[in-house]
Amino acid sequence: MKIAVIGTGYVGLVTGTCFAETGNNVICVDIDVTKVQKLTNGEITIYEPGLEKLFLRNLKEDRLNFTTDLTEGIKDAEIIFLALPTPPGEDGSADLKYILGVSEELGKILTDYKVIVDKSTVPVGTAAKVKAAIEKNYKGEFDVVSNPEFLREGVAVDDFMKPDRVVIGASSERARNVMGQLYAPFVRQGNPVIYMDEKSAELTKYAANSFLATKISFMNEIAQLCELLGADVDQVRKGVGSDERIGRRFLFPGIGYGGSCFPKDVQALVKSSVEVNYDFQILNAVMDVNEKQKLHLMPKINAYFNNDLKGKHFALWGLAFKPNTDDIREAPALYMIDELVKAGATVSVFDPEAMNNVKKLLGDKVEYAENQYAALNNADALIIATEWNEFRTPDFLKIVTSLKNKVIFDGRNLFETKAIKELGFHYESVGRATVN
Ligand SMILES: NC(=O)c1ccc[n+]([C@@H]2O[C@H](COP(=O)([O-])OP(=O)(O)OC[C@H]3O[C@@H](n4cnc5c(N)ncnc54)[C@H](O)[C@@H]3O)[C@@H](O)[C@H]2O)c1
Ligand SMILES: O=c1ccn([C@@H]2O[C@H](COP(=O)(O)OP(=O)(O)O[C@H]3O[C@H](CO)[C@@H](O)[C@H](O)[C@H]3O)[C@@H](O)[C@H]2O)c(=O)[nH]1
Repeated sequence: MKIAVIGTGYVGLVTGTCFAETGNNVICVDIDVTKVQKLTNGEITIYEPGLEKLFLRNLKEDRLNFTTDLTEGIKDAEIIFLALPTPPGEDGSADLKYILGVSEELGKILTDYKVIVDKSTVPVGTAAKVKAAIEKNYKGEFDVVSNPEFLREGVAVDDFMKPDRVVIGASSERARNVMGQLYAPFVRQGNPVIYMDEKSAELTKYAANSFLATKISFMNEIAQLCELLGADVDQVRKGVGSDERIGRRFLFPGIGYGGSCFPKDVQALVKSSVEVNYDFQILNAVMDVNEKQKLHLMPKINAYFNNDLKGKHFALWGLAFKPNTDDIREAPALYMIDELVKAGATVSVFDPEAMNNVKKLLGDKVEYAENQYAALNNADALIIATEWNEFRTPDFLKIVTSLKNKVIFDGRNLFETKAIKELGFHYESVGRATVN
């Protein structure tokens, strides 16, 4: 099939590449000229394991193309995906200016039937707004479908190619058939396509992200209780997660959820609720807990250094909001850096993939280490903010010889407390006893 994908950010690039990989002809459109140039020249613009190989193969086979010209991009397409940003507006609701702006543009250039698909995460009622925006200028036939995306950064290709489910919100039979045909290769892999109406599909996306965020905040509160009551959250997590009704996944406590989705989507669902006079109490608590959790290590660090961080120097491992991505949007590490610097400390940071993005954002606010061990030189303590695999089994001898004090504050519970105790560290983590 011929497909246009408007917006070539994270979701657009993965969507375009994966549909090309299943034999479709894809044109991706973006207003960012530099991005389009790079992609056209075979230079991938995001770090996502496994994506580059598929991207290069489909580019070479001419199934994947890029343009800045919307008219050219959609000309032959049967399906147009909108993979545009929906950032939080000033009041926390999803800002639809990109989606509705492009929809209006589409209305001016459509000439025949097409299926327009909302891939972006959008509030309930957006499909109808997109339809209205197109109809301002176009009186012909078209359908608008809600097809939310559930991929996770870091495992995006697998999530897209082998989705747990594909949600298609479409009341038109014609559009359902087109979408069904497009997703047929994914169904063959045994995953269901779930058809529903547009509003329900839009809400499914927010409900899924909000539920996962709730699981995380819930476990972070259990971790707080563990610290106060002397229990061990790792053991509690295993005990709780082995109940199939609860499940093992998304029960890891830490220094809060971040990224470009959970924070903004939970906030947007709360805002949508307020608009219909509903007080979504649980989600307000989920957000409050997460705000506090991002700085969970700070009181521990302050207490260890007698509330005087002035002149102290810290090594910080992990800047991306989670491993296997260079994405630093809403990364808990950034909030910690802010607090440390405000308190008069200096910070030497290292991340396997996110260094460039942090340099662009923070400039000389922090020092940038060549590798994880270089960050440790003369540091008063090591802080861990992201659970990259290379941090899980470090050379502890190097840590001991480089750090001024044998002190680790671990926001992701990477190490067994027993092993760390034998090495003689002062070690504080989340929801587990302090090792002295
Ligand atoms: N990142 C994720 O993991 C993820 C997963 C599922 C859903 N989502 C949702 O998908 C949507 C897109 O997210 P993203 O992370 O890919 O965003 P992004 O910011 O990475 O990319 C958006 C792209 O759209 C382009 N753009 C902006 N205005 C444009 C216009 N008028 N015409 C053409 N291109 C334009 C930008 O240049 C950018 O390349 C959001 O609603 C997000 O919530 C994101
Ligand atoms: O047990 C856990 C699991 C995750 N996290 C944190 O939660 C955040 C989000 O993680 P994850 O969900 O893996 O990453 P995203 O790439 O943001 O993916 C989420 O957001 C996407 C955008 O909407 C959805 O498509 C995905 O289904 C949804 O998982 C990160 O900060 C993680 O550190 C925890 O603290 N504990």
